[in-house]
Amino acid sequence: MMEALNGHLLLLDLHRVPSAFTYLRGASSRHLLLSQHPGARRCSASASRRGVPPPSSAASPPSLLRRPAERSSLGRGVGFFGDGDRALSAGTTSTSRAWPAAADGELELFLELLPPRMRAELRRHGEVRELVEVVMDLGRKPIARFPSGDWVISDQAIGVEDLRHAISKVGDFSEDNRSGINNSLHRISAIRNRKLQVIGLTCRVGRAVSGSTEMIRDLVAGGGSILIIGPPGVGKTTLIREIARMLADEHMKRVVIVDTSNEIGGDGDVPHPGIGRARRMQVPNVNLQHNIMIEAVENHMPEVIIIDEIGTDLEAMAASTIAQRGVRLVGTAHGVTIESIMKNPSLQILVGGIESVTLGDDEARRRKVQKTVLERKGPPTFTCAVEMISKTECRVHHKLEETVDAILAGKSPLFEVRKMDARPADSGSLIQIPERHILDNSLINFSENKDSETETTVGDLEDTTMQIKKGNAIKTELTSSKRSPIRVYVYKVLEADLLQVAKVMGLENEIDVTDDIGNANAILALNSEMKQNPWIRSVAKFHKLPVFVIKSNTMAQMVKAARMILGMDAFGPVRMETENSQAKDIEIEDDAPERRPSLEELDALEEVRMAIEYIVIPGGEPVELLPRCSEIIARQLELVESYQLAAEKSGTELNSRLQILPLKLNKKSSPVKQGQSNSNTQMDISSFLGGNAGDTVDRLPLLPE
Ligand SMILES: Nc1ncnc2c1ncn2[C@@H]1O[C@H](COP(=O)(O)OP(=O)(O)OP(=O)(O)O)[C@@H](O)[C@H]1O
Repeated sequence: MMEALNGHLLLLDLHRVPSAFTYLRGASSRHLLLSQHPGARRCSASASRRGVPPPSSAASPPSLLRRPAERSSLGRGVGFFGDGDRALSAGTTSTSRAWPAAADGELELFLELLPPRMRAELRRHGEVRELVEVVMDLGRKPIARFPSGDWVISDQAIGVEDLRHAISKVGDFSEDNRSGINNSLHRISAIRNRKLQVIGLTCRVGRAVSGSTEMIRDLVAGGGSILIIGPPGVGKTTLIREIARMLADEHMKRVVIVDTSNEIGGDGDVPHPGIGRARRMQVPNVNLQHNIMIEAVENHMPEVIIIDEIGTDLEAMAASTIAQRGVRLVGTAHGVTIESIMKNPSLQILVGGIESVTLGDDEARRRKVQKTVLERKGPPTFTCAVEMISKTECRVHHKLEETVDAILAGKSPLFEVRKMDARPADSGSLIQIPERHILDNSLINFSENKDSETETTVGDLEDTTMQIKKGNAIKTELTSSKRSPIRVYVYKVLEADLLQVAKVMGLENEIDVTDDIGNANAILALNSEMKQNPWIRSVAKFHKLPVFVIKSNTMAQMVKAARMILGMDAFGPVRMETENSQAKDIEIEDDAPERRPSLEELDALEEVRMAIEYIVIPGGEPVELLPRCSEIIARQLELVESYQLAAEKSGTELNSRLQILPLKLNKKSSPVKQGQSNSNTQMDISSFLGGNAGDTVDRLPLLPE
């Protein structure tokens, strides 16, 4: 083994055949088997719990009478893949396999969960091999779900004993109330009462389906990152499992699966053969999925990371970090279309994030759009996306970024509809239909926060209203007031820009713009123009108006000016000043030194906020953050301390990170921001970034210079 190892990366997984990857620059990776360890088979037998036969057991239970045809109508084989295939040349195509005995073995494991009377009924059902789920709710009739519909298994209601029997056959339930059966892909999910006792079970039959990737074989081979979107039960996990196997076995990639509920690789420490040579990392606590994703990249040198059910902000952010590190990603997310991902504030980052942008008058005219539009913030985490409509039909978006841009611009994105023809005569044939997405007219609303909601018509978007919570809202402590708005005469400052700023700040009822200087309460002017045209000062003097002078047309200056005009900052309310009849120039100072946070810094701070507000405070658990450079860690630490929490730095110099501890900080002078003295208060990153809006300029709509 030592000789064979020279120049290779050694992979040693419990009860799996040891293997090695070359990692020579420029050479395509090659997988070598180092020994034919007989343990794989042995361990399946020894690892099986409660006397259940291992999946490789050749004995198929006599009770499953009907066998499907050698090849399913969809050109798929269902069930178990042996580890025995040791010819490791790249590019071997997966062949649909005959219905393997192990598939029956695994179905039998599933049926063992059920009380004998239900088992017997189910075995008599003609479609038992297509069984999807069994639902057992206390005091109700048990139901079997088949692709053809639901079926009442027995008229006898489920009793406590029935649930106990089922629970005794499965492993421990994890925090997400899911469990599995050793050596199988089945997923058992519990419903509990208020005393946390299990009163219902949803038992899903998991199966490895070879050929389920036929519809997207080219994407898998293509090398891009793939996002699979679909509603629950459409077959995302089954598909992603087969993608993992294909990439590992046929494309010879180093694949690591981050298996949050052990659904992809099955329950037990030895992964199910359905994932082929892909490696699997288990996740001890669902809240830690994002950490394991990063750990996978750092410790196991993967070429591809597979993640099922990206659902939280932290997971989406970890996925984006992984993509930035050049590792290919294949992930799934619940949803129906890409729009549903765009509408989900937690998952938006997967498609690049969305921000509102204010265009200059000329640009708005040129584009024939209104001034405030929504745009993609950055590159999407994934190259392409697959919307699963059913197990045999999907929509492929080859260029996710183009799709997102088209949707945001109210245009029809281009995608391809692919269908597996289920007719036996054409078994497995794929139909590709390029199509354009037809969108209906509707509105997009984007809201800053509850108090200051703005609504912008973007144009032809799908038949729905889209709520986009912008990442970096400016919060103001101004309470809404019934008084009439302050009228501002703008001089060489774009009127629409001031109104946009007021809108974003939730002050649209407080500030208005007027063309009539005689009717104005204040003047807002650009410094350079004031110097060239001193007459404006004379007019101001004549009308006894204060002149607010900004140095540049930036968002930061505009926000400051708006706050000063309204008396929210140093200068008193304009109305009072005008009553004092004193004309004066009020210079709007720059924030010195102006520091524009990078996107990475904003992400890093957002990560801190979410970790604290979602895990550390409610759960009392420590959270290890993603590795960052020392400057950003210092900013993260400040933010942690402003919540009056303690944190610890760990890792090497190249790889240092912060761990937030659920411990109160003992520092007397912790920099708690105004209005955030209570750790339960939601932190606004924009206010943390100096408490002034100037620092938020990167995230807020940029005004034309
Ligand atoms: N191509 C297929 N052929 C036959 N059965 C399939 C296929 N794909 C999935 N199934 C079956 O459909 C059921 C649901 O599949 P799966 O768990 O993969 O869905 P999912 O989209 O991941 O669901 P969820 O989002 O709830 O986790 C399972 O019983 C699975 O075995």
